[in-house]
Amino acid sequence: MTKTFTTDQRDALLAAAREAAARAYAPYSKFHVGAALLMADGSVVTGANVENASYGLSLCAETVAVAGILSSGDRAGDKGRLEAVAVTGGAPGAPGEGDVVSPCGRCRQVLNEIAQIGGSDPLVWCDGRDGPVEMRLSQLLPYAFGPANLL
Ligand SMILES: O=c1ccn([C@H]2C[C@H](O)[C@@H](CO)O2)c(=O)[nH]1
Repeated sequence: MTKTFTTDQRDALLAAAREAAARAYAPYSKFHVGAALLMADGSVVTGANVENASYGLSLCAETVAVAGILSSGDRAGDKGRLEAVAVTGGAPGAPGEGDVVSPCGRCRQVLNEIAQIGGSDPLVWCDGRDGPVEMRLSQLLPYAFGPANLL
């Protein structure tokens, strides 16, 4: 079943992502990312990027959000499926400010984990100055390797 959403629902999820981005800990890149995940039960879980002085240990916003859901004990099967994702980000004043931000490769794989265990192919809205770009996770990560291969 493919769920559809109203523009208001999409914009509310993007607003939640923007609120999360304001809480980013990104003193090194100054690139503040927020992610908001909408579950089938209507709950929204957000995450922001959390950088580290080692740089390479930095955590992306989408990964923080997925870890929040799964580590809270709400496995996707209990809480409901992952229905939609909103991602926003940028560095204020940087040349690329307002460019579309889509999940990095690692985050696509992390999102695929929670999507597959709940049996969904979530919509992903990527914020940008000309309005959000909408894709399915399966378009961002075709032929995904995931729990379906192992469980
Ligand atoms: O999908 C992405 C891509 C990047 N970042 C973060 C990592 C780093 O803190 C900053 C610059 O790469 O943006 C995310 O949170 N999500």
